[in-house]
Amino acid sequence: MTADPAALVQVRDLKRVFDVSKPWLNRVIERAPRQFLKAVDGVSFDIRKGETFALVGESGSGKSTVARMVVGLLPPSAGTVTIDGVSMHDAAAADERQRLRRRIQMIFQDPYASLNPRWRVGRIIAEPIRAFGLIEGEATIAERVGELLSLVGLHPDDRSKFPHEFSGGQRQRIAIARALASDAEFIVCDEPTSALDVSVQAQILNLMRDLQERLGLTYLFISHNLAVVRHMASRIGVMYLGRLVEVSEGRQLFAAPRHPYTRMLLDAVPDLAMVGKLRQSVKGEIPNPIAPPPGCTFHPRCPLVFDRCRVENPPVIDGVACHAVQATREAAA
Ligand SMILES: Nc1ncnc2c1ncn2[C@@H]1O[C@H](COP(=O)(O)OP(=O)(O)OP(=O)(O)O)[C@@H](O)[C@H]1O
Repeated sequence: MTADPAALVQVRDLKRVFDVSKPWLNRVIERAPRQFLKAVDGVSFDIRKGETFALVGESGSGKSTVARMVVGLLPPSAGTVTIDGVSMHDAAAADERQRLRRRIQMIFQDPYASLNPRWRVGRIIAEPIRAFGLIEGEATIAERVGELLSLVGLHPDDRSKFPHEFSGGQRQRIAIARALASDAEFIVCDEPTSALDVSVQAQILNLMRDLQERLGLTYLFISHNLAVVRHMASRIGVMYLGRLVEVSEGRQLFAAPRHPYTRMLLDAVPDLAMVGKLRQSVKGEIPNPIAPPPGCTFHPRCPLVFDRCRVENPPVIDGVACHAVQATREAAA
């Protein structure tokens, strides 16, 4: 894959294998072999500065595992993540990575789990400002906390409350304010609105878009929900069993999906304005990720399957990993 000169984030051939073997004694008694699960299997993409790149796919497709490797929370089994030229996993880049840390933040599905319940909101938001030494003096820090609360649509006086005194949507606003407190530029959002009511989801998504415009933020946005992704993303990567099967501009993906899996996902949600959960609506089951099908892992569910698909994993060509799409392209050329 060629490098995009405007890319802030470069992910190349990223892989992550989990050892999911039974405990040693059980294995010996049952003569069971060790088992490995390829959660992420050779994923490459770029994220340009100021854009929202979304990863979409059914549950278990590897989206969160990619997100955790991108921010450096999980080491990859192979491959690289580079942010603004700095490797996220190379030991030699530890000092540079430390300097980069402030600029990268993550927002999770359940803000309650990531906000310290015993701290008042003012302290939660001030903590990154203090940790990174961004502002000196308590009065100036307090002023900045008030500004951040206003920026996310809360009242500066909310600083004296505890997280449990807020609704789910308000707690996500607090998590966003905390992410912005360190002057973050790149925010990885893992299902940030999936736990919220539909009307509240829209408010939070609009807030995130508004903040992106005002502050020039770059987002990696993880969601299983196509309606949410359509609202947010400039470019979309579709994941299936640990692999990227299609990467397209957002508008193009919805107007003219190319990979048969993407088409299946879109067909499964006829009215995208209605929030649809992919898991219930897509035909067929995802195969067992410990023993995935050979060749293209989508082939048992694919309407366009032919012999080659059963033996050969299709490479990503022009944003699509599909032998049938490639054969049609070659026939037309
Ligand atoms: N720590 C782990 N140990 C073993 N297997 C794991 C671990 N973390 C993830 N997995 C497996 O890796 C695969 C990908 O999981 P991941 O959470 O990245 O998918 P996802 O697309 O984000 O799905 P979801 O929306 O359900 O979180 C799944 O089969 C999952 O069971």
